[in-house]
Amino acid sequence: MAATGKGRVSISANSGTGTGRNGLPTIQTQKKTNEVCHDDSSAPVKAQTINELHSLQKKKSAPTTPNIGFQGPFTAGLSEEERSKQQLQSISASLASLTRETGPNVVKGDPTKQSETPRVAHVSQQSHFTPTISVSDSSLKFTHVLYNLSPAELYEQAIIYEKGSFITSSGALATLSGAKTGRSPKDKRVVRDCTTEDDLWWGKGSPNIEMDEQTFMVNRERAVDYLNSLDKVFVNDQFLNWDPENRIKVRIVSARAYHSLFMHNMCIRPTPEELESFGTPDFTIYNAGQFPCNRYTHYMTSSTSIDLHLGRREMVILGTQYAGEMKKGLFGVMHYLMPKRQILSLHSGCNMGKDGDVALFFGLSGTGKTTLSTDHNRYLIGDDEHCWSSNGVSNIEGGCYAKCIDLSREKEPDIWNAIKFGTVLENVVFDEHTREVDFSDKSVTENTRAAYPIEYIPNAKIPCVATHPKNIILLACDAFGVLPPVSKLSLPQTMYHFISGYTALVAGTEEGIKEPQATFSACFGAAFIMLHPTKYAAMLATKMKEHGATGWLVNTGWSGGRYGSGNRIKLAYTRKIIDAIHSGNLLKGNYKKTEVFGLEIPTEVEGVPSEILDPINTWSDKNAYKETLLKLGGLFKNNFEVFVAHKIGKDDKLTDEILAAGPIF
Ligand SMILES: Nc1ncnc2c1ncn2[C@@H]1O[C@H](COP(=O)(O)OP(=O)(O)O)[C@@H](O)[C@H]1O
Ligand SMILES: C=C(OP(=O)(O)O)C(=O)O
Ligand SMILES: [Ca+2]
Ligand SMILES: [Mn+2]
Repeated sequence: MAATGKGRVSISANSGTGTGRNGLPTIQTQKKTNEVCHDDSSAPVKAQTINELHSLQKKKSAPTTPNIGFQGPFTAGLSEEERSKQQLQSISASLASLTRETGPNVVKGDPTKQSETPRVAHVSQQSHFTPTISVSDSSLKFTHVLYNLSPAELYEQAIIYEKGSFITSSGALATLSGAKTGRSPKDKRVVRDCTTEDDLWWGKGSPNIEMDEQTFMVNRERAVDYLNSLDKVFVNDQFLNWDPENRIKVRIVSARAYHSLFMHNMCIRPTPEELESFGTPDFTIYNAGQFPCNRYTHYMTSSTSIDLHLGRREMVILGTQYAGEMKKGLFGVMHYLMPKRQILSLHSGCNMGKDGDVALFFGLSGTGKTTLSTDHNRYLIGDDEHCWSSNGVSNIEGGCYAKCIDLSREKEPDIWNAIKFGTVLENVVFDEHTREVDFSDKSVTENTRAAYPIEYIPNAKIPCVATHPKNIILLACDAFGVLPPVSKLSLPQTMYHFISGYTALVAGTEEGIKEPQATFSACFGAAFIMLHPTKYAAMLATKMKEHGATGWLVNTGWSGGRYGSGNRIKLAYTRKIIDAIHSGNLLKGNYKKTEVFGLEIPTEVEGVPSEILDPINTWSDKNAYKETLLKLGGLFKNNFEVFVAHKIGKDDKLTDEILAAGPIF
């Protein structure tokens, strides 16, 4: 080795310096010149101290456009200082105790970083009553507000303060949602008062379990007191609905960075300018999920309570940290607010072809809304929640929430690639050293999830709006294996299956479970609807007629026998079927009618073996097939009993047509 530069160590076998006693070349440490030894760095940093050096690292972020000329209701002519004060006052008002006189002292920023003098704000209530004890300890403390933090800031908060938060090898934030790894529909309560009494669907089959206003206020106070007792809370101010005319402003107050990042991804993210003029939210969630509800409280049947007060436009969450509760809670609110504006809210995915043809994908959890709306050849509008107004379809959300169990790069590349920095990965298992996620591991739960901003899907269409749909695809995962892979539906059949909302999943993954569990969930989302199902169905019928949309029933479940003997239809085949629906080719094909359900099934679909199109061909035991078909038909009939008396629209004729569109035997 030769000398490579000034003052470097050189090993030389035949230089003039000779050989050592053992025959190895001597190491020459002698400098060639007499210069002082420097390291390789260029200009030194402009800092005298380490603290100064650290202060150079972060530069102040500023809104992208100056405030001048922006006509927001709360910002016109305000200095940054005043605007920030108003924001804090608005948050203090949100967190105000309703049994004491003021909102909490709120201060912006991380409580551990107290370098600046804090800007403090609190609000006084306009109350006539004077409490005997005007000051409690809680009114002396500060609550720090971490307001609309960025994903990077939320990562740091989660990793430092929330046990179970890790960065995975692809850059996602892995978190645990605690004891609850799914929604708790039995713990949902809705305030029944004079407004909701007549509007909402109550009683048998309804997801709305009532509570009174007093009890809501008890739980609200419990949540607010819990949140105010903390050193810091996270506040997200965001939007729902990409239709600008029907956009809703939501505020989410929560105690975990996980919750704040989840909602950052799932709701629509405001631009800095939109945030400046945000003003008062239309709806507020108080997520105190780490804290239980009090079971001595009236109407409480467990330690979990998710409470909705439509009049107050508020939701309180106690006793569950599952983040999907917030997402689907807001969806319920939209199912109330939108129909009031003649807009249909839909539990569906939506995508659009290159030529502008739009498809909706309805279905219960696990039937394929997210998987099939995320299609590399089409623009993604959204995977789960939409509105259909006279302008067309708009996504309610700003993100997607994909199931991760058994996720594979080959079958679902777009979802796989979306699991990167910024994405929340719930309840997954990963290698402790490499942090590589094992998507097949169900140790924590089978309901592992990824929540990512919709832009993480390369062909997402931003803004997430589209024209009126051409195809309405109803997805059912039929674990009985008797529904055809695809059928074309008449309008009454579409209504019948929409109101039924059928799917059948396998009860569990344990050995020995042979019997699939049929689920009927009206409008493919009974847990989220607020009005009677016939209200949504009537709106859907009107819109489909008006825009000439075609209904389809697609079985993404079993073929060749029920669960246990048959197999789930290959995703590749389902994709081919969906392609043929989108292209319009399937509409032109030849059809035949099935027994019992009276479904029109195509005789051919490009890329799909023709023999699987009629399920009877795939069952070796034809008697077992007929028996299972009749069994499922019976379950449909039983379920529909409760809707028989309900009229859809103004005339009963449609009801008779819809009834006739069900199974006949
Ligand atoms: N033929 C199929 N069609 C659709 N999904 C399938 C099929 N076979 C297996 N799957 C799997 O089923 C799951 C569907 O879930 P998902 O798309 O998240 O449903 P949803 O969004 O309706 O809750 C995915 O994990 C997907 O990989
Ligand atoms: C988030 C949910 O939606 P899905 O399972 O339909 O994706 C849910 O039902 O909790
Ligand atoms: Ca869903
Ligand atoms: Mn989904």
